[in-house]
Amino acid sequence: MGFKCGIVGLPNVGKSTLFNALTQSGVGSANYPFCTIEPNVGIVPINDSRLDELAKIVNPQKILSTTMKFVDIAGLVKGASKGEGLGNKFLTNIRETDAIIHVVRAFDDDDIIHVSKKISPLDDIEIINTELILADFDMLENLYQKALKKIKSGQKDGAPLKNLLTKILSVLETGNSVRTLSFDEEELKLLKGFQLLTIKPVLYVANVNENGFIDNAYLKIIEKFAHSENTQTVTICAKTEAEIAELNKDEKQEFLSEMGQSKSGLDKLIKAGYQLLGLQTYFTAGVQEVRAWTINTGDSVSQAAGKIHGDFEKGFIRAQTVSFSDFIEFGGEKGAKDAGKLRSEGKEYIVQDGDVIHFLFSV
Ligand SMILES: Nc1ncnc2c1ncn2[C@@H]1O[C@H](COP(=O)(O)OP(=O)(O)OP(=O)(O)O)[C@@H](O)[C@H]1O
Ligand SMILES: [Mg+2]
Repeated sequence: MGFKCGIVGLPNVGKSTLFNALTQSGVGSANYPFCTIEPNVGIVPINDSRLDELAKIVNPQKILSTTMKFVDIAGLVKGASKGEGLGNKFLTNIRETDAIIHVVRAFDDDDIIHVSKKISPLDDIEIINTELILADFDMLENLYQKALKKIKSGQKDGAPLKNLLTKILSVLETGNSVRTLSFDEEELKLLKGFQLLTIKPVLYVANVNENGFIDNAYLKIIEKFAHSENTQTVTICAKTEAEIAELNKDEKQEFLSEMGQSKSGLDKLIKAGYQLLGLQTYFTAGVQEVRAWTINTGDSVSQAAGKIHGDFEKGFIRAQTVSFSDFIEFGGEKGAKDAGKLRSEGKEYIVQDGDVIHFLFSV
C-alpha cells in the first residue's frame, strides 16, 4: 500500500477544495462550515516525468505511476474534544495515515465565512493543534488505566507501557505534540499500536487567493510557525488548483506558464510530502510495464523488492541496477550494460532515487 495523508483544518478553509484538486473527485465543497461530514478518500497517481522518458526507450504495454492516498475530513473547531461542532470522533479516519496536511486560510474574502469571524493564522493553527493534542490525550488516558490494571494483575508488559504513557502524557499535558519527543526502539514498537495523531509529520498548506503568493502577511506568519516546528509550508491557491486539475495536460502547461510557474501547486505539495516523509522513487522497466515504486530513503534493495512482492524479498538473489540518467543516456539496460554502467547489487545495497532495477530472485 502507498502512503496516506490526512487533511485537517478549521471548517471552511479549503480542505475539500484541495482534496478535489488532488483527486479530481468532485466531492462537495461549498462556502459554509461543516460542508464535509463523512470523510472523503481518494488515491492519486503521482506525476513523474521520468516515467515517460523510460517508456520512450522501453516501449512498454503499460505505464504505472506510484500513488498516494488522501483523506479529507470534517473541520475541527475549538472544543471539538468536548463535542463542539461535529465533535472529534471523525479523527479516527486519519489515525492510520502516515502524515498530516494542515490547511490554514491565508486570504481575505468577506464572502467566505471564517468560523472565528477573523483571519488569524496563528490562532487557527493553535486551535487545530490543541484539538489534535487533546484527542491523543483522551485516547492515551484510557490506555493508561488499562496499563494500571495490567500491573495490578501481574502482567509483565504493564510496567513498560505505563512508563511510556507517563512520558507521553506529560508532554501532551504541556500542550506539545508527541513528535517533539524521541524514543528508543522498544518504545517505538509499542508506539506503533497507538496510532497517535501528533506523532505524524505535518505539512502546512497556506491556502492563498490568486494574488496572495507575494506580500502576504498571513503567509509569512504561517511560514515562520512551520519553521519553528522544523517543517515546511506549501503555498497553494486551492481554488485555482481545483480549476487547473480539470484541464488536460497541454492546457495545464499553458495555464501554468501564463502564471509564470513551471509546476502546479499540487506537484509542489507532493514533492514536499515526499521530502517530509523521507520518501523516494525507484523504477522497474520491462516490456510489460514501466512502473514507479515509492520506498523510504535509506531502504535496502531487498526491502525495495518487498514492495513488489514478499517473494521478491524472501528469494532475493541480486539486483541489476542502472541509475536513471545512465539508463536514459545509454538507451536502456542493454546499452548501459555494454557501457559498464549496469551494477549487480547484493541485498544490502541502499537504493538511490531514480534507480532502475531488475530483480533476480528464486521462489
Ligand atoms: N484559495 C481560495 N480562494 C478563495 N476561495 C477559496 C479558496 N479555497 C477555498 N475557497 C472557497 O472556500 C469555501 C470553502 O471551501 P471547502 O468546502 O473546500 O472548505 P472545507 O475546509 O472543506 O470546509 P468544511 O470543513 O466545511 O468541509 C468554498 O466556497 C471554496 O470555493
Ligand atoms: Mg470539506
